[in-house]
Amino acid sequence: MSGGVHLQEVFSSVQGEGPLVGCRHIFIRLAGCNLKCVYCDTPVEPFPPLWRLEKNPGRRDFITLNNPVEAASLAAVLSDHYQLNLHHAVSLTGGEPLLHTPFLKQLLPLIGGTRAGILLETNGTLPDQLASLLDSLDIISMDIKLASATGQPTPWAVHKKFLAVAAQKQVYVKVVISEHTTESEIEQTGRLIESINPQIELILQPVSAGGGVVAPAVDKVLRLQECALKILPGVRVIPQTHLMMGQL
Ligand SMILES: C[S@@+](CC[C@H](N)C(=O)[O-])C[C@H]1O[C@@H](n2cnc3c(N)ncnc32)[C@H](O)[C@@H]1O
Ligand SMILES: Nc1nc2[nH]cc(C(=O)O)c2c(=O)[nH]1
Ligand code: SF4
Ligand SMILES: [Mg+2]
Repeated sequence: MSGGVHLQEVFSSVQGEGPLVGCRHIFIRLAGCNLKCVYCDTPVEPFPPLWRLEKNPGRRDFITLNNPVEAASLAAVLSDHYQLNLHHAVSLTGGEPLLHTPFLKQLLPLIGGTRAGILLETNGTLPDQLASLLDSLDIISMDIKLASATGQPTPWAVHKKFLAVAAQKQVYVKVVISEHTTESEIEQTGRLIESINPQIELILQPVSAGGGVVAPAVDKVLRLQECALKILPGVRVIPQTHLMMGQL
């Protein structure tokens, strides 16, 4: 038994990031993270006493519930409140969901009925935890964390190990880029992906400004995309689209 987990929130919305934008997802946002990206739009304490559930999608009619939550009760909350069969996937996000693999191993077999299964949104730094959960996952959205954007050194070796494991499943890579991101960082990202499987798609996600972080200029974004396209066949620029619609 994992003894339950601390959540931040659960809601149903359209996927706002990456190649699945627009597809309907249920988001389970777990608390706690092993990184501190300066641009993070969801920083939170690791053990919040309460979490919120949006009862009716888009209505902001939150109910507040106590942490920690057991796997069986979270699975029941999902099936009681949402029509799982109308959703593309259940997204595990955070924080860093792979900090909670014992809990997720209990939870994921209890969640069924979506069209494509379980999507993991991860910072790509915990390869052993990913390996232990791989059988329960369907799609992996892996970030590569560039120092120019996060303010922390890029963990290249760990990212490479992580992507080698993730490549056993459907996977794409997202990279948040800022005004400081360099062509050499993007080239190194392209080479890393190429070394595992050049068919893996790379998404450049311009940072959404806030908290002093500045979005990259348009010409810079296009130059960085060209740089990646010299190495990989599939490179898209997709900003966070849910923000444009005021969606969660
Ligand atoms: C909040 S994180 C949670 C999952 C995991 N910890 C990670 O970083 O991938 C979800 C996604 O939001 C992205 N993100 C967070 N803040 C952002 C911002 N200000 N602009 C653009 N993307 C952002 C992250 O890079 C990540 O791809
Ligand atoms: N609509 C919407 N799409 C998302 N895709 C990834 C998100 C995340 O925070 O992980 C996210 C989010 O917070 N909202
Ligand atoms: S890894 Fe994800 S949740 Fe953690 S600080 Fe960075 S963006 Fe935020
Ligand atoms: Mg988000």
